[in-house]
Amino acid sequence: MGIIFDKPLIGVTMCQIDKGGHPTQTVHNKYLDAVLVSGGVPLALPHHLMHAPHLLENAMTILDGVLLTGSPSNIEPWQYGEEGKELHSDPGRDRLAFSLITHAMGKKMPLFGICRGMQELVVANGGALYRQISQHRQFQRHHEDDSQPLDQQYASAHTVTVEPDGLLSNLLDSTTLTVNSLHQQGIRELGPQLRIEARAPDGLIEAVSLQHHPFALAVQWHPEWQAESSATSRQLFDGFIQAAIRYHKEKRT
Ligand SMILES: N[C@@H](CCC(=O)NCCCC(=O)O)C(=O)O
Repeated sequence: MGIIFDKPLIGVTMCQIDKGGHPTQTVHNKYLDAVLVSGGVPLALPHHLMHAPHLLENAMTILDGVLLTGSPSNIEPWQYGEEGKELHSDPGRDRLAFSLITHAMGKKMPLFGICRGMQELVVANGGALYRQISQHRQFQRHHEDDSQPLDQQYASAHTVTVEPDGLLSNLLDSTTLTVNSLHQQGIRELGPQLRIEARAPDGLIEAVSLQHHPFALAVQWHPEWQAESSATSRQLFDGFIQAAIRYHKEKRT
């Protein structure tokens, strides 16, 4: 198992939403498309994998990589030591993501986090978040205008500067990128095992990686948006899928 038709199998996190009263788990096609375009096979992971310990463990044995998707929901603040209620929570997603991260770290399985996915990697490693960036005057605006059409919401919003000698700088040709920006929250504290990979002009951390891991990268922007037509986004997904292929080969030897 693992490689289906010579392609690595990538677990993709789902989100829980309410659809006309029905609890429903979803994943945007753009995440599945980006995995496929770079040569992986996506497998959507429901929160039900947390219903019994062996379910997730069994899934991890067949996977070659994990993609932590973005989501409008926020990580519950108690997870990083803060008090107060979270109106846009998805506790099942929190539990699934944190458990996937723990397993992927233990197995050194490739991991790629996007937006909420980056925040999950940070919180899982003992870091903490700004719960509302706009309340901190040192930061520029980092969220979209949701009254606008999607192509404007996901349009380029600001630059990021890539740190030298990191995982991200190895994957990309350029040290300055223009990225989209659709998040209300951001990294306040990093967590001991993480490395800063890129920052916005206002200093906000925009990408991180896990030290002593072959490929655990996470970005605050959305490279999955029209990944096929963006050379930079393709480089990120190609790097992730190539790492998953290497992981699969090492798993078999
Ligand atoms: N809720 C968090 C994370 C933001 C995020 O992941 N947005 C994704 C939007 C939907 C998508 O494109 O997948 C925050 O606001 O910081």
